[in-house]
Amino acid sequence: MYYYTHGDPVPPEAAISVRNVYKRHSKNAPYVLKGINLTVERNTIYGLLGASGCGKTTLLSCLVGRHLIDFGQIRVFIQNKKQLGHMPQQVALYTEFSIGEVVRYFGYLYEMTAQDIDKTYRALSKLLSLPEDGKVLCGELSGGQQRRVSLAITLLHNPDLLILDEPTAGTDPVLSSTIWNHLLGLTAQGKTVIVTTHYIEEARQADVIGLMREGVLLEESEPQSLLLRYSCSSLEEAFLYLCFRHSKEKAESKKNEDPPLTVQCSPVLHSPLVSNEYISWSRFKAQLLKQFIWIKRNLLVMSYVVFLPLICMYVFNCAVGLFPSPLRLALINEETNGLPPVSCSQSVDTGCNLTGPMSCRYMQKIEKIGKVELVQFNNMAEAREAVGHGKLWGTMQFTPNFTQSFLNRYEMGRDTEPLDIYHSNVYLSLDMTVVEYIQYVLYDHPFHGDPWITFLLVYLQGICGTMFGILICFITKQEQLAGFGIMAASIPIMTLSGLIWPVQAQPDYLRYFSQMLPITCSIDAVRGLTIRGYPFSHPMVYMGFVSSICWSFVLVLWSYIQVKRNDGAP
Ligand SMILES: Nc1ncnc2c1ncn2[C@@H]1O[C@H](COP(=O)(O)OP(=O)(O)OP(=O)(O)O)[C@@H](O)[C@H]1O
Repeated sequence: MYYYTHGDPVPPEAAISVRNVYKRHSKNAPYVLKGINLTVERNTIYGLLGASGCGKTTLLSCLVGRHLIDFGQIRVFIQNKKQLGHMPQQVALYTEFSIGEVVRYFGYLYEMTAQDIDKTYRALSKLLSLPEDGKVLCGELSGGQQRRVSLAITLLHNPDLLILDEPTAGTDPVLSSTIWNHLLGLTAQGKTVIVTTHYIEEARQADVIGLMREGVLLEESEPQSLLLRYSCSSLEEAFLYLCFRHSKEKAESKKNEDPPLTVQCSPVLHSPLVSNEYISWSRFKAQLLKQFIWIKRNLLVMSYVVFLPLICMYVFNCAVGLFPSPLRLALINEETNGLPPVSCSQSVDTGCNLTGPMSCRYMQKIEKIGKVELVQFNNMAEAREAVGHGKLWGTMQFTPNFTQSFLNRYEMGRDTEPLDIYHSNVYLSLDMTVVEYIQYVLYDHPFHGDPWITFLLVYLQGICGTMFGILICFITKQEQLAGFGIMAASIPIMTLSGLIWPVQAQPDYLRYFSQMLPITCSIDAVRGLTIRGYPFSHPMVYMGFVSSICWSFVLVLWSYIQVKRNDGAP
């Protein structure tokens, strides 16, 4: 067996070749990987060792395509993520899922059948000392058990390349030895394994080890050769020697750790797994299963998500915008031409005939609408008392000379006498305390437009809102901050977009601003569709669609840029 010195061409039998790789996590941060050169041959175990923070996880993330490198070249013999088994350092299990469910989910992602998943898991559960029935919730497992479940999932689909970040962390020596034996067995079957570990001595079983320190690969060699070369009895001793040597060299050279110009000018080659995507029915099925289990385990959150908007809509419609029905008013009709108050039980004339009091005609019209019930009172004092006791909503009063004064007013126009103006008015007063406290049960908002177009528009707005949420998550990165960010952005958007108060009532400078918000045009469009019955071809309606689509597109693009800036692969 021979080893490749830095800069050698990549031999065809290499499973992985890393050349002059530099990587930093943000623009002004120091390089975490500083000119890494590493070669992994096929059907071998490569043990990557190094102190905490030396860059092992970062290097593995670049190999699997989770991070992009700044300079250098990475070649990996597989092209498809289906051939990869990656066990990350941080376990990524859904804590509310049982072991069986989470194994099923990942198995489906890798396009396995339910039968194969169960069969393979049974074998792996024996190997890794996990419960065979898989009914325990992942959240109830210890850290070490969770890591073993994570390892089982990584091995589940029998991948060609295994990249394992500390698979033996938190396991006892017996289990750790079983895992190593299993990995050796896998290489005999043609698999390639890269494994990191903090337990340096267990790496003796690897075919080749790479020793890393401060982003630099100090040495890459067979364990036995390493011990012989430096006359050490243990790998720890050899590692210690190499660390001292590295510190000394560093102090002497005071080397600039930025990549040399030749490296900066060479083309960058990311891992081929970076942009490897595949969509399949099986993956779709896995996502459905995941959502279904999540809903099953989070019924409270789901009822909040589904029912809260319904309750809000119901309460809003009950409380705002309805005609109060039935509206009981106290009626004081003093129009009698000097006689006591009249009742209007006799039939009332119509048209231009004015033989009876006009107030009766007015009252009949109101009663015909059916929403107002008039209760006769002889005088205002009695009526006010009834209103005060909450029996009625308010009072309606006709003055004694209502008809005559109204006719005078009609005739005289602008020259009407003040007294006639006074007598020709209908005096209405409502008990506002009652209005404030009573909610109405029925509501019937008009809906004249096409319900399907309206549904589509609302759906598009839903997508737009989801994109907005995703963007905020990418910007803030922390769950709590994302929640605050979404709330902080939603309140001004909702208040300025005309959802609560019309845009037309805003000052000019705010009106222009509100037109640029993601939901303003769509709200207008929904109103146009529902209240006015506009077709899709009406500018008010199609502009709502244009706005929703453009905003969704902008938000997706923005999220993409943000992800790239966050140093992730797309
Ligand atoms: N996402 C990140 N953003 C910024 N810095 C990071 C990020 N991930 C890692 N680092 C930094 O990069 C350096 C290397 O981290 P890395 O996780 O690769 O080390 P490691 O060798 O795997 O350590 P350990 O063995 O403790 O897991 C550390 O200094 C760490 O702080």
